[in-house]
Amino acid sequence: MGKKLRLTTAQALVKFLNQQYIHVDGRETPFVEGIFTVFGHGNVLGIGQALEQDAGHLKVFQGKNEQGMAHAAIAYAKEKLRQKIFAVSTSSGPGSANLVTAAATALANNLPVLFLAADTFATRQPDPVLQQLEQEYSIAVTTNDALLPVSRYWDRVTRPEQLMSSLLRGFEVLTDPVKSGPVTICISQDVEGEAFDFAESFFQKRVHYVDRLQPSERELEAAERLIRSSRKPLILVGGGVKYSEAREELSAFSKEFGIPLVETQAGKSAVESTFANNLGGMGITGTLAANKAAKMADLVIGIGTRYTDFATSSKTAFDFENTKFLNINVSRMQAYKLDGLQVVADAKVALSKLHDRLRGYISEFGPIIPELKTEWNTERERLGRIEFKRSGFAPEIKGHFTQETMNEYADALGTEMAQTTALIAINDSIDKDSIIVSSAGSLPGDLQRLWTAEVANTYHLEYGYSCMGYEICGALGIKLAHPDREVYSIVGDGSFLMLHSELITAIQYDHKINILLFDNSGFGCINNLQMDHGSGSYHCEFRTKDNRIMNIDYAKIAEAYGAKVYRANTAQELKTALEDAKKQTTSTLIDMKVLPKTMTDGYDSWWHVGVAEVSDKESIQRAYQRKVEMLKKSKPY
Ligand SMILES: Cc1ncc(C[n+]2csc(CCOP(=O)(O)OP(=O)(O)O)c2C)c(N)n1
Ligand SMILES: O=C1C[C@@H](O)[C@H](O)[C@@H](O)C1=O
Ligand SMILES: [Mg+2]
Repeated sequence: MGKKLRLTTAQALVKFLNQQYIHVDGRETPFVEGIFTVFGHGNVLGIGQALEQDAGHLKVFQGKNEQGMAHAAIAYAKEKLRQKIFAVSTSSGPGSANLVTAAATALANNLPVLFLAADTFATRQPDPVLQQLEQEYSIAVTTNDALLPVSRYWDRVTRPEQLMSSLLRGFEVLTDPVKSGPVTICISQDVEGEAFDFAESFFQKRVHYVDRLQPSERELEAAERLIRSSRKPLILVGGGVKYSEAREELSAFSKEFGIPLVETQAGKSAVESTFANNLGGMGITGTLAANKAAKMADLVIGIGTRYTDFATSSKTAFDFENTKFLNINVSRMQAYKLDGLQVVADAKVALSKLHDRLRGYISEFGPIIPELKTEWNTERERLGRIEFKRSGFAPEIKGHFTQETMNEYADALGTEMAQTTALIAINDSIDKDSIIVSSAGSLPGDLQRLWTAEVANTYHLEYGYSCMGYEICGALGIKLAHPDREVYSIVGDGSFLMLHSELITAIQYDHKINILLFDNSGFGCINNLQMDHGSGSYHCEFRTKDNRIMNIDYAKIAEAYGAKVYRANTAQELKTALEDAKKQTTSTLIDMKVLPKTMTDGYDSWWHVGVAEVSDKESIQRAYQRKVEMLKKSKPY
């Protein structure tokens, strides 16, 4: 049966990772770029030994927190359009438990990442080994079972030879645009070091071909008919457009047929914001332009989108009585959404084939598109010039805080800067090809509305899971994918506190990231949510026991790690800091104190959240009634 190579399981694993290639549009490239590790007793002597002996082309990085390094890996794969990945190696027990949040983040976003989670002993000899859980109902259960529901593919390797079938199954999933997501392979810690005579053929170069999924003639005919019968079609641009690299086809299609584009968080910057037909983000965190266009549309062409509640304003964004849906998606499951006509195909191919068939068609949106765009640009300009006043100030989020409380914040944080003003100043100052990243809090909403991405693929939002802590760790992954570009992490104080571990990794390995920290001393957006729904301000502001607003010197924290830091509490200070930060070779952090309630509010949108049906507060009862009324107007499924 051919030549054998005597290797440990971990050595075989590393050798295999070095031989995986992906083939897309005639380009063939190595698929696994490297591996992040936090070593513990579960992996240091197995995978650690194998990497030390011969890592091959794999770049090895020491992470600081398993979730953090996994976020970096996920962000890397997203930037590489799922055509290159990092693996992540953890120890058993708490090390792998720390992966659960990151695995869910990858799963929600359909992003490939290989998790190599060490497991308890296959022999069970040192039972229980340190960090092993003991369940009375089963000795077979380990912490790694918690990764099963958050993995696209999950396996447990308890004998060396199982590695072969496990990896082949795993790489099929990692390289499939439809199934793409986290692949978790748990390897018993004793098995990592056990030797086996592996067939040499297993380590031959293996190419994973990703062919573009073609639409059928039937699908194209039906789609053509539907578009031709529509007067005002609208294209909802999802993340699938980016992965399909369909920017040119989409712009040409939109331009020729006069069809406006609106974007999801994942789809934003697939086509640059300055494109004449691009009306920007749609839905709960969308622009007025996009949300108005959505109401006018009689056909929504969803391309590479999952139609989440944010993109659809909890199924109230469209005129569901009269609007039809046409869904172009590689995933049949996604193409079924909202009872749409399904074109189960790659976006780039489907758009170019439909383009040929639709010649002569023109939508009736015509001058409405520039009108909506101009109206929104005027609003955006206003939001960029918000000035705080000590009396009579009406912030964007109205009716929550009194002027007295706003003044208290201004004094406690030593600032008068509004969040929208700061964000637009940043947008105006940084290089156009820089990449920004964010994921949770009030900033994603502001960004989806206000950020002008003049260069395609420069907007990186993790909003499938909206996981606090992704912002900074993700920035490292983006920098690894684009070492020649500036990367800016746009992050709230709450998210910074949740997780910023890989800032240290970025500093350690000289991969410069820039952190733009918006400190409003609290979980601002959740405070808005509770107060919008009739509750008081309850445990969302960062106040001490004696009710003082906390003012934390975040710059000092980052400085201690070795970052170059700035404090900026006016738009001018911010611009000066940004200019200086560009000149630095090390990572930077700009600590901005911003006033609460100065983020953007909703624009013709509604979010369905759980509200107490009975309560002792009239304001909550009113909020519940509002919800009941809104639900009457929403599509029920
Ligand atoms: C890991 C995680 N835990 C909890 C949440 C729920 N959550 C969403 S936003 C938020 C507060 C964010 O605060 P901050 O980062 O300061 O942003 P702000 O809203 O103040 O701009 C919380 C707790 C989440 N998205 N992710
Ligand atoms: O609950 C949430 C509210 C959203 O506004 C926020 O961006 C998100 O992070 C979240 O979890
Ligand atoms: Mg905050």
